[in-house]
Amino acid sequence: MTGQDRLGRARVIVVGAGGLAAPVLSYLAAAGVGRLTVIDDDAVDLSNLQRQVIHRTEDVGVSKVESAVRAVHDLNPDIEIVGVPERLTADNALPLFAEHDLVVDATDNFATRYLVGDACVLLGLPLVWGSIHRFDGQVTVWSYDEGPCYRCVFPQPPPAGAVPSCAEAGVLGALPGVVGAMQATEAVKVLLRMGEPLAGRLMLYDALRAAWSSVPVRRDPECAVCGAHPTITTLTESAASCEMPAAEDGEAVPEIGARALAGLVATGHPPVVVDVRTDAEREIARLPVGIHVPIETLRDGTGLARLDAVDADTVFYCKGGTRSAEAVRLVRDATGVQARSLAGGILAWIDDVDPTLARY
Ligand SMILES: Nc1ncnc2c1ncn2[C@@H]1O[C@H](COP(=O)(O)OP(=O)(O)OP(=O)(O)O)[C@@H](O)[C@H]1O
Repeated sequence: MTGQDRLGRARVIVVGAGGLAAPVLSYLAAAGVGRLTVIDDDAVDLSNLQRQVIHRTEDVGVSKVESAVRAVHDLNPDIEIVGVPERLTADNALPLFAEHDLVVDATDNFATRYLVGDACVLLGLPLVWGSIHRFDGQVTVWSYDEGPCYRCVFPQPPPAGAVPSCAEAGVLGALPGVVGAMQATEAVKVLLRMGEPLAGRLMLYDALRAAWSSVPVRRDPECAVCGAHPTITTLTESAASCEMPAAEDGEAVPEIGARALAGLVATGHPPVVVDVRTDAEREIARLPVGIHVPIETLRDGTGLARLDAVDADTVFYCKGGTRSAEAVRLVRDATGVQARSLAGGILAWIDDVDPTLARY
């Protein structure tokens, strides 16, 4: 009863209402956590249902927060569920978090992760954190007791475009279920001060090998936010530190617009067009012309042999334009030929040229 009372008085904010949030919200609601707040600015997309199992087919198009609030309320009408249909930013994070005992990060991008991590340090709140990518998951509790904060271990975000999103790289649908359930478990342990919460240990889950492992993570005395001489003392400074530089050597490359490329294709003598995306992405949608040379094979050099015909007219494309710009730079560095990147990637082609292709 003591523990149940404690849960009933607890206030938890979950950032994001997607794949990780689905089990987190469900289990915390079922456990009787007295007040749950969920913040997200997105709407449910059909492609989300593969892993964001708190939402239903009839919720497609509806705000994720509205759908999540409904699901939580259906599960446990005795708790308070507050939906905030907004994006978490440097302006609203502190006042929102301050009303809670614990924060759960269930988001999918680095800018938000640093914002959430820094806000928790500034407010002295524990942060239950999870992340997923393809077949791998990570989970830990930051800024709890004497454990490290997110920035102690990951001082800077990776360069923009260096890490593909779940939509680009894919993610096994049940994986956020595993990692999110672990986050919910840690949240309950922290709220009840029970057992040994995952502070100071980063758990790694490899779904393909069905293996869990953990690495110790330590506090950095020089940490920019929780160290002895912090250089980040406000969320404005936090956000500024996350204006992520483009990927290494990320200067602009020559581009061609989707309509201009479509004009060249229509002449019947198009330039060499190179798709640098994954096989899975090509199965969803592809341009009507061109060859396939995945970006990984350009990074490791094995794909360069397939680019004999590359010249200044050649056009590389990917989903949104980041990987294709990297491809142009890689090919230029390896061969001296300066090709072009399709501005806005296949998404721009779908918008401007062929809306019948599937978006993803
Ligand atoms: N700053 C933020 N404020 C509020 N919600 C955020 C913020 N950053 C990310 N999110 C939300 O976190 C959730 C993360 O969910 P998830 O990773 O399952 O995928 P998704 O973004 O819906 O996926 P997809 O890339 O396939 O569209 C999303 O609903 C997203 O809108």
